[in-house]
Amino acid sequence: MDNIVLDVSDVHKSFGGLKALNNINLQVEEGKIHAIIGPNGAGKSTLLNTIIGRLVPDTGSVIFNGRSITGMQPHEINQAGVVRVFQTPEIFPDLTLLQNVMIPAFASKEGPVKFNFFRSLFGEKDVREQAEEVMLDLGLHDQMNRPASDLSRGDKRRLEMAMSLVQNPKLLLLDEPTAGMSRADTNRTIEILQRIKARGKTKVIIEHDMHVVFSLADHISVLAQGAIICSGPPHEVKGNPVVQEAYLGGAHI
Ligand SMILES: Nc1ncnc2c1ncn2[C@@H]1O[C@H](COP(=O)(O)OP(=O)(O)OP(=O)(O)O)[C@@H](O)[C@H]1O
Repeated sequence: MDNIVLDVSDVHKSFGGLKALNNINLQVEEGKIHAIIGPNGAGKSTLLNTIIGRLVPDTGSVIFNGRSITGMQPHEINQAGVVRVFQTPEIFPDLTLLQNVMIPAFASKEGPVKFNFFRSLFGEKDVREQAEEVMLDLGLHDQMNRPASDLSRGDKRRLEMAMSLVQNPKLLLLDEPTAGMSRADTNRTIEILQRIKARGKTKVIIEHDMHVVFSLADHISVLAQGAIICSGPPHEVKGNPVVQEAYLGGAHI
């Protein structure tokens, strides 16, 4: 297939004697949402950190957009178009929402070397418009002149998503995007993710909430004890007895 954005091949990663990732093979298609699920300690964060360059695999390769990113520095992988949204929002609480979103917009445009923090705050019209457009998309537009510290927890996570999307990533990695959210906030986030999916953004999402996973994913890979035990479209994964057993000790998902 030539529309593979991310290709993880034969990846192994051990911590001392513990095999956290054991021969991982994973392919993510362009424009799709690929969910990675699995019980606590299965290796999901280790896999995500291997993709973004925080960890280097012991063996195997990670190919992004046709080019090996194995062993590259996190900022180089980020510059190549892989952006991760963290579980805990990393925002600037004293700045307004608009300023928060303009900073990564500038940084991705100019690169970290030329990036000028103060210019970004009062900066160019096109960057401002780009930031406003993303905020409109995420339903944050009405609040753009408020300080980020005023926001609810759900809105802070949406702000972080806006800060990621404004960089126009080719691949967005979301680590539990609805963790700690109310059901209403979760549903709003699902609706937003569906909307940005329609714009062709490719996403890898780690999520514990099965309502979120089955509302969004085109493809699901199930990790257990460092290995992928099942990978396929949601209807295949849902009924798989091996998944039922490994994921929830026999409880049904
Ligand atoms: N830096 C590290 N040093 C040693 N062991 C680690 C390290 N990081 C992760 N591990 C171990 O590797 C295994 C996989 O951990 P990982 O955090 O990737 O799982 P996870 O699926 O993300 O779990 P959770 O859902 O609880 O976040 C676990 O047994 C964990 O204790």
